[in-house]
Amino acid sequence: MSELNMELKKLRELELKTQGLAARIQTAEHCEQLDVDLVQLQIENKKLKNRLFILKKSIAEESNAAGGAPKLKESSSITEHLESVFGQAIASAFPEFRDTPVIIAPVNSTSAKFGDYQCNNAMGLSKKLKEKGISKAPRDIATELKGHCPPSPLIEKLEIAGAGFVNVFLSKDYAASALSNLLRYGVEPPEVKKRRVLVDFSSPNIAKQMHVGHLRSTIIGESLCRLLEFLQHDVIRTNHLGDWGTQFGMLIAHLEDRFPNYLNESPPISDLQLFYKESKKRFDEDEEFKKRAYSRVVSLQKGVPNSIKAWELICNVSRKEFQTIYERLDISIKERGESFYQSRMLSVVEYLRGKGLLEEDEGRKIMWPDDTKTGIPLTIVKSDGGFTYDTSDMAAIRYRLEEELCDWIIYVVDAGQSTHFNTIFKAAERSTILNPLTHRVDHVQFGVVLGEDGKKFKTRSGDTVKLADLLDEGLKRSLLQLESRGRDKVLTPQELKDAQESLAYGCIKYSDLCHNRISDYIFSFDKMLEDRGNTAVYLLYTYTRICSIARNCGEDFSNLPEILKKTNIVLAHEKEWKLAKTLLKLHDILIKCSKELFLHFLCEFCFEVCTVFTEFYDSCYCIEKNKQGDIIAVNHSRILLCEATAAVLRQCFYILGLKPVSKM
Ligand SMILES: NC(=[NH2+])NCCC[C@H](N)C(=O)O
Repeated sequence: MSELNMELKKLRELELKTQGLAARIQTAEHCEQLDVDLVQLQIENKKLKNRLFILKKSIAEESNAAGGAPKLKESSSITEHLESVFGQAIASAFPEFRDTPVIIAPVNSTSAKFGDYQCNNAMGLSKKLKEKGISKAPRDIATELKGHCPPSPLIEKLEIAGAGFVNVFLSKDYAASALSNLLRYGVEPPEVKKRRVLVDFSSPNIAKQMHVGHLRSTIIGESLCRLLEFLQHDVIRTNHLGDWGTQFGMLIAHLEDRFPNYLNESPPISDLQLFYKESKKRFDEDEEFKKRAYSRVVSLQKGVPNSIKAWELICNVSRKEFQTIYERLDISIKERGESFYQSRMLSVVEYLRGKGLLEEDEGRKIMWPDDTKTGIPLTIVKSDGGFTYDTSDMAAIRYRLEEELCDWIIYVVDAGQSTHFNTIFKAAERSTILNPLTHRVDHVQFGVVLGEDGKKFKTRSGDTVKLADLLDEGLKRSLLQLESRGRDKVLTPQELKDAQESLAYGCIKYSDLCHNRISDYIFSFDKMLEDRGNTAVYLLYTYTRICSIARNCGEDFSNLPEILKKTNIVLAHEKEWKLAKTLLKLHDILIKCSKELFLHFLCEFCFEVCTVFTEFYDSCYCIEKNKQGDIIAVNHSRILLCEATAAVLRQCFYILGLKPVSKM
């Protein structure tokens, strides 16, 4: 118990520190020159908040362990909580089936009489009993399960229905207190087992166009990182840049000819793709040049300083282009390109050779993914002794699992590469680099981007679309959208610019994330800028509207903990109750997204929150006005519900990369 006291003391100190920081941030927000300090403070504050959260949890766990009924964790999701309740019920009513997976499903019926969630295990248990010669009707089993459920603060009542369902009615007291906590402490993540996860995303290639496929990888990858970080995983964001390979021989040779002074003066290459084309042409037509290009590949791999310098100069041209895209879209990622693995490619080849896994094949060294030797083998060493994309991915997976000590790797790469990744995963397992019992690897694949004509996404003249141009087009279109609603007349120039960027980048990201990523998707500015339906525009508008309710109610709602001392959240009206239950699904959704690595579930959830909120707002007054338009009554509990909705949406928007603005 003394340990608990110490923790409590630490907790109080942290809480004070956090409050102090929050106050400093508030005052700092008014002075621009404090920008750097402010960012530093915000980072500190975030760290402290996380620490606080972890401490609070361990204290809660300790007090549970110290005695009393097994408390179900505040921050676990409703589904997981019910799984543990019914898991305990199954274990005590039918001990021989204690390992049966618990089946909990949300009830989608609009009729309140079916409750909110359902346990569907009785039918399966009845079958299992029958196999053992015991005949028991599912309804009777359901009744027994009901009798064995431990008491839970989440459950108002349980009812048996139909063939043998146990319907769960959530408790309003629980919901009201969960929402108060949400307002008091902010949206907290659900409990999950922490992992060290590397997300390999974006990964464009030097001297080649960063295309819409890379854009998809960038958008999906960034959001997955944000989701996993919110769930408190240790996330490593990695840009597996295509910065190595034989094409650099001809690029270096061409650089030497075009800019002989390159060692002293940075070459003004404005169009690297053109430069690439020129060098390729010479490579194909000029034997002398070709020879020199090959020799430059060798000197680059050996690390000859001049070649390294030339290679760096070329990489920097692309790097700058990529960086402007990342900045515009708010992407943070750390570069660890293919070149990083040069020495590790040498050693992985030795490693595979040592295990007897390499085979000769017409001068190449190949490796089969498994002992059946079917499918497509990896080419580990080419006949000229060079390495391939396969070699670098084998070296990279080994580095990530053995040196970076990740236990989860996610590759966000187009569906066209699924054979490649399946083969890499199998080969890594065969060579005991990967242990499927402790490591998880996922290829998060996605379909291609199509134009509005349903064909491959191209410009009108048939060229590939440059990403910078695409983002510019988005800015133009969203400005038109705002102007068409007369917003340019109401907003200040800065507000208009913020709204324009939020809309443009928000809709490009959201229209990508809101579809099942595996299918191809049609890129259409007209569709994504619609203000109805499941679009970023609709969500951002609704959010702005929700925020303005508290702002315009004539009272100060900025200090929520203070207000919560005087106001209880009331969930009496059917629509209040529906909104509360919708908001409390957040943890379930986040867990589902992270298990299956699909973000469209989160988009659908945001859309549901917005539509359910609108239903609530249409039938429950938050502010009452008289005929003259003066406020005569403010319903505090309902304003708190508005604020809780805004908080939930804000968290989801952050994960989805949407930047809400206060006016739009
Ligand atoms: N580890 C990896 N192979 N990551 C993905 C790399 C994607 C590759 N640079 C491409 O553009 O297709």
